Amino acid sequence: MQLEIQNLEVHYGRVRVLHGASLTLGDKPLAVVGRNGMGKTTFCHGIMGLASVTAGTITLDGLPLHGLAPHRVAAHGVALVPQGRRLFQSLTVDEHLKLAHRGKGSWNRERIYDTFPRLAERRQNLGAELSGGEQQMVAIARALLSNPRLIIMDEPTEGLAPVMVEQVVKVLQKLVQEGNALLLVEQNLGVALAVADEVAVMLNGVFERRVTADVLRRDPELQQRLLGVATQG
Ligand SMILES: Nc1ncnc2c1ncn2[C@@H]1O[C@H](COP(=O)(O)OP(=O)(O)OP(=O)(O)O)[C@@H](O)[C@H]1O
Repeated sequence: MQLEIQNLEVHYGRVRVLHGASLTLGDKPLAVVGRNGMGKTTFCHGIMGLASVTAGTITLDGLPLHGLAPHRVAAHGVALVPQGRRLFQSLTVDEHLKLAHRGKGSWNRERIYDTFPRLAERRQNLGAELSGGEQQMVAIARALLSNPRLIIMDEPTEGLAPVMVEQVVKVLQKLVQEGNALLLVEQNLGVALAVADEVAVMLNGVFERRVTADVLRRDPELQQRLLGVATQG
């Protein structure tokens, strides 16, 4: 899998939010970090066809994705786990998974329940009855069931209790070990460093810097400078 994004621009009305964002991604997991409002969600939406791209190119293994409708981008093998999870309140876990299953590949409900034992226990519970962490597991499972070539996750640990953050991190690490291509948007630098090999820093609608997780992990001063936060310990 090779995703290449060049000089991406996205406007909301007359306001330009992405100012020529460029990024390449192969099979190694990459995290996108940056302070609030820098354009991370807009970047995800631009790739998925959910925000209209006014300039620049996006290709997946050489095939252009820019200008395609979201369902066409999904059909090319890109899955988004959206910020805020977006489950149906009145559908059960099992119903969510049934709806999401498509495409050829090894992800089916059985494999999901093996990977997420908690979801197997909660399979008859409604979306509204799940904890934030369980909802996030369903949102991730739903993306996997489309058997994607690339998964984009927008702040999967946002608003979760620390114990649930740890569980989500374990799931993401497992997905990476199994060879799934992952673009992870994260405000939580500890999570980004625990999952990704490299980190791209978004500042005011462009990628300002790309560093290896190792370099960033060992340099609290750089963390502070790029993000205004430092990981603890
Ligand atoms: N639908 C929209 N219409 C107009 N402006 C928007 C829209 N969505 C986002 N914006 C603006 O675009 C900018 C970038 O927002 P975006 O959500 O992409 O940032 P972000 O880095 O993901 O931030 P956060 O971490 O807070 O979600 C912000 O100034 C935001 O207010």
